[in-house]
Amino acid sequence: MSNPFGTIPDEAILEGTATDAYFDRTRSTLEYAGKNPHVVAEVTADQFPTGSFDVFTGVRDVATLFEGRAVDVDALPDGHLFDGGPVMRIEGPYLEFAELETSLLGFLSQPSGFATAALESRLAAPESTVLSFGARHVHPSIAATVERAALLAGLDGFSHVAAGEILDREAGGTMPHALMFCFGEGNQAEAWETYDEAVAADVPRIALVDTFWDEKSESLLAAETLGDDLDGVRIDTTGSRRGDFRHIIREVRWELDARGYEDVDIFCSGGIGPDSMRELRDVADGFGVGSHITSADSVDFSLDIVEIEGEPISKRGKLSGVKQVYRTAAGGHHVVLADREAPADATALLEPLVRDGELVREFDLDEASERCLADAEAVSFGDQ
Ligand SMILES: O=P(O)(O)OC[C@H]1C[C@H](OP(=O)(O)OP(=O)(O)O)[C@H](O)[C@@H]1O
Repeated sequence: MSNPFGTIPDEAILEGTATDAYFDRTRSTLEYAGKNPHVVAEVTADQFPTGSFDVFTGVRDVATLFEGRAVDVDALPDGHLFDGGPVMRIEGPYLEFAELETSLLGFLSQPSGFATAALESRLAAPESTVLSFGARHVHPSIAATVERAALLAGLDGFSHVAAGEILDREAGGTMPHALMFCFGEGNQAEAWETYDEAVAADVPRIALVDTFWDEKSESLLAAETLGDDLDGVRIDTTGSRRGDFRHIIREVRWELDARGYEDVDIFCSGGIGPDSMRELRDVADGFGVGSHITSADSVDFSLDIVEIEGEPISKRGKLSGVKQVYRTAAGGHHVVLADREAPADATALLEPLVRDGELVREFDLDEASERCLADAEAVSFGDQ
């Protein structure tokens, strides 16, 4: 079988068959009527600023989608934050892109949700190591999307190997409980020693220490077993056994330090999110975050025609006319008709992405991540 998992092939996305059926019917109707008006359409989540920012990403995939299409596209920079108004603008004959709406919005909505949740995690523990561990919670075909969104938001690493090959980054992680089970209760030391002997030297030695006995006992045994080779311990205590998780982490830290293992880091995972990270960041050294990122709501973008043959138009509840959005020096987000005066001391955010089907923007994940974190600070994202 050429498509054993039944995922939508890239070709279907690019040619526009990865679409909702009503767009096919729209094409049939407009072609029958000989209509193909020149339009300007905008991608928007909220018409007006709401006071709550999200991270914009997925724009690189949309640029690929539009290459070769006789349209012009402007968009916010990858990783920029937004709060109301358009994040993207498409101009050209409507039938040049009608069917692409479904994939266009999908490329933006879910990854922007992932990146926003990852940014919440990043800013909850800005000095800690934070790794994306959630690939297991999503369909394998979008694992790289999750991991890219995590890196965009400034996370320090991710776990998915194939995603790393796509992103040209090394995947990382620790060890699963399955490994401990295979050696069995009472043989934890043998499991950690074998891992230390078997795994490449550049892989951090972080022992999982919550499988059979309590976290303190296994942490001290791991430190005594691996000595200076031990980089850290991972505590992934199941919720039913967690109790006062902060106290457990402090107890483990105390007992490790009391025996001279100050250099052994403590990592926490399992249901970790911004609230628990804020509570633990002064006692733990790092976190693995999974479902907080992968269960993020998609950003509810829609594509709306706002001008047709040069005349403003909108449906009830939406705002007509071609707009520009601005970031002010004070961190404000302003939505203004594009032909009106810009706010004082403000930067226009909708920038050229595609011109007559040609990509006119370069993409660099590290630059996008710096942009994301800088804009998060500019708008005081963490304080919302
Ligand atoms: O999605 P989250 O709740 O944030 O957790 C993500 C972590 C927790 C989970 O532990 P287990 O389910 O115990 O899996 P394993 O035994 O493989 O460590 C696994 O280690 C993931 O990396």
